[in-house]
Amino acid sequence: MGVSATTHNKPVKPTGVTKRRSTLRRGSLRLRRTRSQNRQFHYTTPDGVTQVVKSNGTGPELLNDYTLTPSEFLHEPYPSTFPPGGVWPPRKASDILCALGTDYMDCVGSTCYTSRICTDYACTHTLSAWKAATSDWEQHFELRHTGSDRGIGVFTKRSFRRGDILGWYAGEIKPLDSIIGTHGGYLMEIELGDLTPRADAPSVYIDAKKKGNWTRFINHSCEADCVFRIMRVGGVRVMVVEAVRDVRGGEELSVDYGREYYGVETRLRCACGARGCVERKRVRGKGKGGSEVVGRWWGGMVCGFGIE
Ligand SMILES: C[S@@+](CC[C@H](N)C(=O)[O-])C[C@H]1O[C@@H](n2cnc3c(N)ncnc32)[C@H](O)[C@@H]1O
Repeated sequence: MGVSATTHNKPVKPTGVTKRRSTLRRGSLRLRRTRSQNRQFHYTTPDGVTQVVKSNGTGPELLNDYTLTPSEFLHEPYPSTFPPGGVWPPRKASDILCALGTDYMDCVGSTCYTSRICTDYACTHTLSAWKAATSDWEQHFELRHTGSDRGIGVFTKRSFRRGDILGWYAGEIKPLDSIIGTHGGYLMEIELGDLTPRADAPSVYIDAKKKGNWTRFINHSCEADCVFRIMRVGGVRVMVVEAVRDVRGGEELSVDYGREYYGVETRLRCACGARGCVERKRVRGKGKGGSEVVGRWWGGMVCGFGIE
């Protein structure tokens, strides 16, 4: 998807004379334009017009990957759920989102739309294969403006069955204390180390505000058709989107952001319009600020360290 840089990354070799140098310059310009186009999201307006999702310089940039800045973790403590000797500070996302533990949770396998699940403890599935398998998302989903306060949402181009894994939540991996103030609902909290549920498990955010894939556009519904849950791809933990009921082609995908986000006592107003929408239960005058964290998902159980 956006990261098709391999094709475009070929160095353009200058071969000497002036005329050739001008070819190089044109080549470089073309290179930049193609890259930025690949990194943009497009959506359809209610009038059927295709538009680029506007960026004010801080995103959203289309990136079907995890990214991580090692220096942000320099002063973070070594996670208590990691065995001694792990890579710290993490150099890449798989160092910190490595799948650990005594019981091994299911691997999504190399492709998601079929929900092919791998239960082989020593499987060789890699995050790179997973990224490639999920890069054709536009064949299956489209971004469309809902024409309501919900803004842009994700709509299916085909049907899916309950239990299908539709994609994964990509973005920047960040320490919890690095996020200050409002964040617009683009944060996912994911635990580190052994995934056996533990109330005090250290965790990090997957932040899709500036960089992420199509799943960052999934809106909230009080009667959601999907959930986020933690699985693994080989030895790396991923937050997947799973259909919790059959979904017809053309339907909007949604998840439940949780009562801390759209609840009877939060400041934010839900516009999902579902019959069971929280707005129907709201007690007037009780609004308070809500949490900005979309959710906290306890995953299964895993083993293996630092594998990609
Ligand atoms: C993760 S983003 C989803 C993508 C977003 N609709 C967009 O256009 O970029 C979450 C934000 O979408 C909007 N949103 C999502 N679900 C909503 C709902 N049920 N009611 C009102 N606003 C919603 C809110 O502005 C929320 O902060």
